[in-house]
Amino acid sequence: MRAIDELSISVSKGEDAKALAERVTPLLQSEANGGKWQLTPTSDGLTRTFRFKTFKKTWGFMTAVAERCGEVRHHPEWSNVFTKTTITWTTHAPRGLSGKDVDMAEFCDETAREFGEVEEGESKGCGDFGKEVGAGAK
Ligand SMILES: C[C@H](O)[C@H](O)[C@H]1CNC2=NC(N)=NC(=O)C2=N1
Repeated sequence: MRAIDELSISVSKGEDAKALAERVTPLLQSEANGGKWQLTPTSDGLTRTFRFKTFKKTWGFMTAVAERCGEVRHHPEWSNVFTKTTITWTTHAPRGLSGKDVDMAEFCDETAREFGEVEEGESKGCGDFGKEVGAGAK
């Protein structure tokens, strides 16, 4: 792994660090960039949360991402609860951020748009779900 000074990214061995930094910058969450990804605390991955209005849209998005993963042989670290999906892209061998991670982050952004991504609060959260089936139910 090599750290790039300007962005402090830990880059997977064999990658062009400067070219990667240029691709990562617009994806990052900052006033200047408007991206939605954040570097992981260890600076070797990109992470962000996606929300959809329904679970059906959520699993449609996850299925589309999973299909692409099979094609490009690159796999996410991800978790899902109902309509919220959090994805981290990092390369395990050689450890660090790689072009494949950036490809997949871009693919996720595009695919989320196609599946009607919504902002936090517009999707059915577990809180809503709990109210419907839990607190109010007899
Ligand atoms: C042989 C196979 O292509 C490799 O093991 C791939 C599979 N998917 C992978 N996914 C991720 N995220 N990192 C890897 O290093 C990786 N390696």
